[in-house]
Amino acid sequence: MSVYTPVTREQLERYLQQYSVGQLIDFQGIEAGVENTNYFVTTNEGRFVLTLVESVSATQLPFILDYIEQLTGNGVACASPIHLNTGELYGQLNDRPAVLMSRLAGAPLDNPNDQQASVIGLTLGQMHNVADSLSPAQAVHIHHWCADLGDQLMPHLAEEEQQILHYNLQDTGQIAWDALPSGPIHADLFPDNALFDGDQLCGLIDFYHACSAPYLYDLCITLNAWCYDEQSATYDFNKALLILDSYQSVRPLNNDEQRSFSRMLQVAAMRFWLSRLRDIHFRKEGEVVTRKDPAGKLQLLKLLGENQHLQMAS
Ligand SMILES: Nc1ncnc2c1ncn2[C@@H]1O[C@H](COP(=O)(O)OP(=O)(O)O)[C@@H](O)[C@H]1O
Ligand SMILES: N[C@@H](CCOP(=O)(O)O)C(=O)O
Repeated sequence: MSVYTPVTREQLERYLQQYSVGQLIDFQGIEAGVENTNYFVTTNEGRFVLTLVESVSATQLPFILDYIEQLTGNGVACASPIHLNTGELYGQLNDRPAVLMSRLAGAPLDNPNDQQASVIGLTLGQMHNVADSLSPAQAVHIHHWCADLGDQLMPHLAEEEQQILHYNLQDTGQIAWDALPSGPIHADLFPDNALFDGDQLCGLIDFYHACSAPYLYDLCITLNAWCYDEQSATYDFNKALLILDSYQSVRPLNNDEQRSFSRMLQVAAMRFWLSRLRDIHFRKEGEVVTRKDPAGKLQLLKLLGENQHLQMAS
């Protein structure tokens, strides 16, 4: 569970007065999540999730929340923000930007099956098609982000890890980033951010990593997250093909994307290895904090390094 900023009943009751969501009945801290403070909130009019945003600044929220509204407006199932009575999409509680979302049915996935994987491939392709119709936003330079964080972490790493990081950062620079189609992306579409009821997708959550970046990067994050099992250290390539097929049924990859595919899988693995290392070496303290183990992503980087020949059709 992560609760960095506790909220009392009285504070929440006062905060909810800014919305038309009825009277507070119950609320409780959520036993999942890494980066933000989340509470389930029940009122006499509905069920919601309150997020005190810790991971990004308020200046990024208009982009993120507008992106979610564009997706839901175009038929992509997502938890959507509730408007304050002023019309705004977020408020402020205990010195944090605060977002009240609809609470989705279903549950996050631990071990997605093939059908659920196909659904997510299709949904991601649809999301990228919607994103392509939106006005362009300032792009995030993933390779610079990784290089900056990598520099800070280098002194904390063992020699073999330093070499792996160095090698992967070099490889990242070989990608023709500017040639890749880009737009708003989720950037953290792990199975625990997709709520399913059986094989039915109820909706996506946790858009707080959303940014403007190559669609291929989003696809590779999703492939690694859905197909690489960190416990058994195995990559389910059949499942990856299912995701790729369903994705490409609505958005085929172009030649530049196909050429960058195997390198981008490595970037996607490195990005989460680095952020998990950051969470360990540069700790953010809280009342209750969940941290994910970087070892799984390091294993994945090694596996991808050994299989650099991985191509689209493999
Ligand atoms: N809109 C929602 N509807 C239902 N459950 C949600 C919703 N938002 C978050 N949750 C629950 O809260 C958990 C943590 O949310 P998440 O956004 O992943 O947190 P964090 O941003 O800290 O990673 C999720 O695993 C899910 O169980
Ligand atoms: N998905 C990331 C961690 C980000 O946490 P989330 O709870 O916001 O998804 C990882 O696995 O490292």
